[in-house]
Amino acid sequence: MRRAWGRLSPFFGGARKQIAVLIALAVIAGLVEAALLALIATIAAALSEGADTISVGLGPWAGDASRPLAFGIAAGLALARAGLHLWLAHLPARMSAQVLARLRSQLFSSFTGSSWSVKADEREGRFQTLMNVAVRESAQAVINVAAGMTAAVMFTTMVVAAFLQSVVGAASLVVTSVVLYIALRPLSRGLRRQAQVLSREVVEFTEAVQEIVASAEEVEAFGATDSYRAGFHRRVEEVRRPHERTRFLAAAVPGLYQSAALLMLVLALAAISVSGTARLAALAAVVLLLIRSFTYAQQMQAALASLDERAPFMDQVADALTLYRTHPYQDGTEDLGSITTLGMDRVSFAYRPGRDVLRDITFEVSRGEAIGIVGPSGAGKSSIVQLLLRLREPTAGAVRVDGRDVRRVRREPWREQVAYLPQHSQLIWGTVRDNIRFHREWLDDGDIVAAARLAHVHDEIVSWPQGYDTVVGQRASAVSGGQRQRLCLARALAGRPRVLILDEPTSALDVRSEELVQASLGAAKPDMILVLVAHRLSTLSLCDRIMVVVDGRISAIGSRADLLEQSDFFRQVNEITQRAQDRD
Ligand SMILES: Nc1ncnc2c1ncn2[C@@H]1O[C@H](COP(=O)(O)OP(=O)(O)OP(=O)(O)O)[C@@H](O)[C@H]1O
Repeated sequence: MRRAWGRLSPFFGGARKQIAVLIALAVIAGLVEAALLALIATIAAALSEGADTISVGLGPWAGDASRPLAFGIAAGLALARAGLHLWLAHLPARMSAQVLARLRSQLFSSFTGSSWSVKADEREGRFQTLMNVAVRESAQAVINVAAGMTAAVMFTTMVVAAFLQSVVGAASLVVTSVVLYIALRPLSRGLRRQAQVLSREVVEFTEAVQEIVASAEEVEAFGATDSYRAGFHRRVEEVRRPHERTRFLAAAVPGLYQSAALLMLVLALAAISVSGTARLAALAAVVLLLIRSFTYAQQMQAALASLDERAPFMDQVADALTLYRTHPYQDGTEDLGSITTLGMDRVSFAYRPGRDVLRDITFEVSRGEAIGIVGPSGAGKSSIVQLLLRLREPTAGAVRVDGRDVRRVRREPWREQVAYLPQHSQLIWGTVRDNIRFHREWLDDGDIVAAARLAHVHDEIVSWPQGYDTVVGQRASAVSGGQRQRLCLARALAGRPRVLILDEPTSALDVRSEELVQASLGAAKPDMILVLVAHRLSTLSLCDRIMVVVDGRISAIGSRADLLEQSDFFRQVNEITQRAQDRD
């Protein structure tokens, strides 16, 4: 419990006052319930003896009352108990909802504020699982904590009340509880172990399902092979077994508690009967109090068991928050004017310490200029793009904007001026307009249409029945691959960027679409810096200079004619392209 509380306490934040109110309410509810139980027992005994006056109160604090008054007090106590229990149910629900909302906000802002290297290393689907499963379980754990605390307070109140009624009976109760706790500990530990296995498996299973959705098209094309199916069924089994054990233990432990507690109650009554000290009314009150206290002990145990089940999810949330917060993206402090030059100054870069994938890269591009980056697979082209986009930071040297180290510049104005079109651009679920605007509320409809015209996709959009209100999705069937790429190009152009970085923008396009995209880029070029990663020479027709990257270094840089003289790699690619064109 203490360990779980240690993990939970950072999430509670402003809930300390609510916890204090909860404990105070539980004490009052416990006293009301104990007084009510003692009164019920006393009324029952008085009725059986035919007495007209009834002793009202708890232990030594008792006075005589007439039958109607005693019934009235009992009814009042019952109503008060009902009200208090409603309040006791409402407080944890409110705390849990607050924790749910707070954790989601904290996770979202720390994730979005963390560096790209942390985000890029996350397995697909992990963040979704954290947000949906782990956060919900953690919020549920708050209810378990509250239920455990309430039950503990009520249990203590019942025990004290039982002591006031009969010392022998209450003493038997305390001994019983300790014995029970020790006897059932191995089962509780087993439950905790299984819960940990289950939570790990659940996260992995959810991530695997996420992957299936993400790669649905490939799976459809390749067919779900036997080993693919077997892998999935194995995962289903891996979740089934711990699920069964956890559910069994979670149900068995409280049930065992109950049976053992009833047995102990019989023994406690035997002890009272042997000591021969109790009056009928006191004996009846002790029995009622003992039964209720065992119920609360069982509730405490159930709350602990549920908390054990959920503790691993809380650990995951806490670990993720720590990871994201300890790796924030670095921001600069300086403002940025309209970008006129961008480049790298002796940049080296490594994903893993000591394993440089870029070495000593130096170049500069000016506004109105387009530079192409070519090189064999794995040479470092995408890594250069990631550094230019400030997704990662150089291990040596600097990315320079207008001569300044880009790290000194604030990210907000930087992002407004630098746009990116990845090789596999994604549409979001929403209208064509939403897709081009892409959460930039300052762009008006005129900007969106202008960008669509520039990307040569406007005419197609207006030919659709819903035009700019056509709904498209991530795997949008409404648009072709070429249209999707041009919609994403419109998205990139809509903010009128000063720098446009494109990772092989035409590789997935047919000749006509390629020509349209080339025309769009040609029209936009005079006002911006264009950086184009290219696998095909046709993409480079726009480029003033081409940079050949081989094994993490710039092996040559210059015009097409220069490179045909200087670069073996470029010559080879050129020859292959020529041969292919001759064949066609
Ligand atoms: N996230 C990463 N973690 C570790 N190493 C990486 C990571 N991404 C890329 N690399 C390595 O860095 C090197 C350069 O990769 P990069 O993706 O920049 O090459 P590329 O020229 O863009 O290749 P391609 O043309 O195949 O896309 C490769 O050796 C690659 O294995």
